[in-house]
Amino acid sequence: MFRRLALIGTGLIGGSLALALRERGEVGEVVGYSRRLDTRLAAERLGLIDRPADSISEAVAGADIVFLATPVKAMDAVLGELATCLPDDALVTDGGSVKGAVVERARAHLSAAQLARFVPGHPIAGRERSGPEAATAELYRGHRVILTPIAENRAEDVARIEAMWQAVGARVEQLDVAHHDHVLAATSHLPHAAAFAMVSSLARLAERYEVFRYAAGGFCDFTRIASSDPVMWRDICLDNRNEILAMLDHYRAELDCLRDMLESADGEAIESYFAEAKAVRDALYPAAQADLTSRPDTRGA
Ligand SMILES: NC(=O)c1ccc[n+]([C@@H]2O[C@H](COP(=O)([O-])OP(=O)(O)OC[C@H]3O[C@@H](n4cnc5c(N)ncnc54)[C@H](O)[C@@H]3O)[C@@H](O)[C@H]2O)c1
Ligand SMILES: O=C(O)C(=O)C[C@]1(C(=O)O)C=C[C@@H](O)C=C1
Repeated sequence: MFRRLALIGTGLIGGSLALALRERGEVGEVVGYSRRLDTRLAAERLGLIDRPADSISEAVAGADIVFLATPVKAMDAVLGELATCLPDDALVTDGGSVKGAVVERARAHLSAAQLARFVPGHPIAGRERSGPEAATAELYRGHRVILTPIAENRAEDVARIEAMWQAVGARVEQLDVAHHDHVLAATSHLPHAAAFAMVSSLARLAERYEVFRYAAGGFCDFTRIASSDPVMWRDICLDNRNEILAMLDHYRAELDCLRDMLESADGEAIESYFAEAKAVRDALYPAAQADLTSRPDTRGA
């Protein structure tokens, strides 16, 4: 499918795409650049890339596809540099968790011709571990990838990026950029914020050592994602700040509502509140697919 993939960011998301494309013979060569030398060398040692590059311009030389997989704020400098060295025939896409801010950065740095070849995307797949060691060839199998094409894109370029993701087992859908950021604030960004806050709230208790000694399934399920990378999540929160603020307010109102029911010891109201939430979740994840930590995303399949 591609002659040479240039990976900018050789961690979980970039490394997993490279591994999957290599395993399926969809790419001739993968060249990887990441900010730190040890990360580039680890990516080579782990077989995610064929060779490391010492700069973005070295990585993209001769590439026909460029995948940006750094934290979203780092894409500003990356796109700035890319504008000076992108080969004329190369397509560019990314895996950033926020799309509006990334598209703004692309518009600020890329020429009109380069912008036309930038097809923004976001794989809805991941894990709480990061870095090249966390990459797996199966990360995207059965998961959704959202493309958020911009008006400048050509349909055939969008189709090529779609085919790339389909080749690694993903189901591709398209959303408008702003709508993506609105929806993902609810389904991904709010749960991460809530998990970080949940762990912090217990960690600040005087009796935290005892509390954590007895933390088991429920706490572990709820907070797995609080082990995610702080830099990545700082960037997501700042880049999608307004949407996340609105979702946090909405969530806080629900917590207040539950608190009121509890304060007034209204058992009937509490039970029906829980029953309503259970019905929604059971419909989303039928019991047979309950192990969310190990199964691919089959919602709506
Ligand atoms: N982790 C997830 O679950 C997940 C899921 C979907 C999308 N994403 C998005 O994918 C992107 C990458 O996330 P990840 O989980 O692979 O992170 P990661 O930490 O595993 O990898 C990030 C890579 O970017 C490199 N990097 C950081 N700053 C850089 C810079 N200025 N220049 C060049 N390289 C730089 C790092 O060295 C590392 O190789 C982020 O934008 C994130 O929002 C993450
Ligand atoms: O499963 C996880 O660990 C994830 O956090 C993956 C997850 C998500 O929220 O679903 C995290 C960030 C993304 O941009 C996409 C996927």
